[in-house]
Amino acid sequence: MNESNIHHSSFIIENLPPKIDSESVTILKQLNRASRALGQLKGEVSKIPNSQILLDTLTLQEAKDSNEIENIVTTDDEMYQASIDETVASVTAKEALNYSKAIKLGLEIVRNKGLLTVNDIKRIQELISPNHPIRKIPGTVLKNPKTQEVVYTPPQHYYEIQSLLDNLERYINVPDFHDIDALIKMPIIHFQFESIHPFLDGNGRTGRLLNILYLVQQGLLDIPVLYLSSYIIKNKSDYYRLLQEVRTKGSWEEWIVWMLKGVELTAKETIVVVNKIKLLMDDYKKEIRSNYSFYSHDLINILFKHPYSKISFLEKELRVHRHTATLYLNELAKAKMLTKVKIGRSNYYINEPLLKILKER
Ligand SMILES: Nc1ncnc2c1ncn2[C@@H]1O[C@H](COP(=O)(O)OP(=O)(O)OP(=O)(O)O)[C@@H](O)[C@H]1O
Repeated sequence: MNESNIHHSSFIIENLPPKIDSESVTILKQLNRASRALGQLKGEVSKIPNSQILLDTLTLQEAKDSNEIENIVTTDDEMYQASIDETVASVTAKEALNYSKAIKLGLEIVRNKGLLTVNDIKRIQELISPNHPIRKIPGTVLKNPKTQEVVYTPPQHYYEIQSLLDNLERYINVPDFHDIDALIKMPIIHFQFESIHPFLDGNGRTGRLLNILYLVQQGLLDIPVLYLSSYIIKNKSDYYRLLQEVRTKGSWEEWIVWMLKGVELTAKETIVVVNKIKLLMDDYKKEIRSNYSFYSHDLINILFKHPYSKISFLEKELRVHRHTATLYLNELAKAKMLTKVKIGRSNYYINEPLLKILKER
């Protein structure tokens, strides 16, 4: 072990709040931009009737990107197909689905309780990486993914991990504990969570999920539809470098500004996606309403909730007979609004333009 390893390993992680100037001019400038973009995203999402339908499509994208950071790679087609039919899911698509289920569980918790406790985080992580509970046995180290050099040794003892998590829980849930803007707290929470690295596995993914859930908990978003992980994956080496440099160089400001920049950029990108989906929905609505007597809001929702639809969705949600559901979908396929494909024994009806928007971003 060389000298720098000894230095990094001996780093002792402190309780929050950090003793730093978290409201420097540079931070506040970037905060302003991030807040504005996020506020606009929240507004755009709220304009979509039944914006809840965006939850599946958009959270699956976040799931895909967050997993990709850990080299769990899946394709959009595979993932959306698996989202409506788990039996056809590959291992990696299943991981994306698990992550998406974790987002939904987190959303339910935050909406119902308004809190994110350590127990909640455990439940969320259990969905992301089952059977990898809080570390009880010492030995975990973080390595540079390229060189495999040990860069950081997180706290090793269970009681230490618990105590740091308790402190983090307070930091997340008690506003007065550190009276600064929640958007500045988000990167602080993420750094702290990753530095505690409490679980045997899934720390990266759970930590990134906490970011967006925290934004919902703080009322900055109504649904967790920010592709923050896409920014992280595009700038993965900065992400790893900055997490480390907070520790080795005290570069809090750079880390916070970098994450706020991520919020700004991904909020803007997500606005574009949301608006494209909205326009497409309007087109489909007009087209179907003027040409087919079976038009309904519920039908539009089904076609936009998942890019892949199945006959059984219509049967269930529109309460129509299988024959009728098949007729509707075949009519829309004939008009080229949906593409009918047979995979295995099932027929799927793909909303290709929607899939294209989701793939393109
Ligand atoms: N130097 C560092 N300091 C703190 N956290 C770091 C550092 N380097 C990486 N991380 C965090 O650790 C995550 C990877 O951790 P690890 O390789 O142990 O994966 P994991 O615990 O199995 O979880 P997951 O598979 O979800 O990443 C990264 O995504 C990042 O969030």
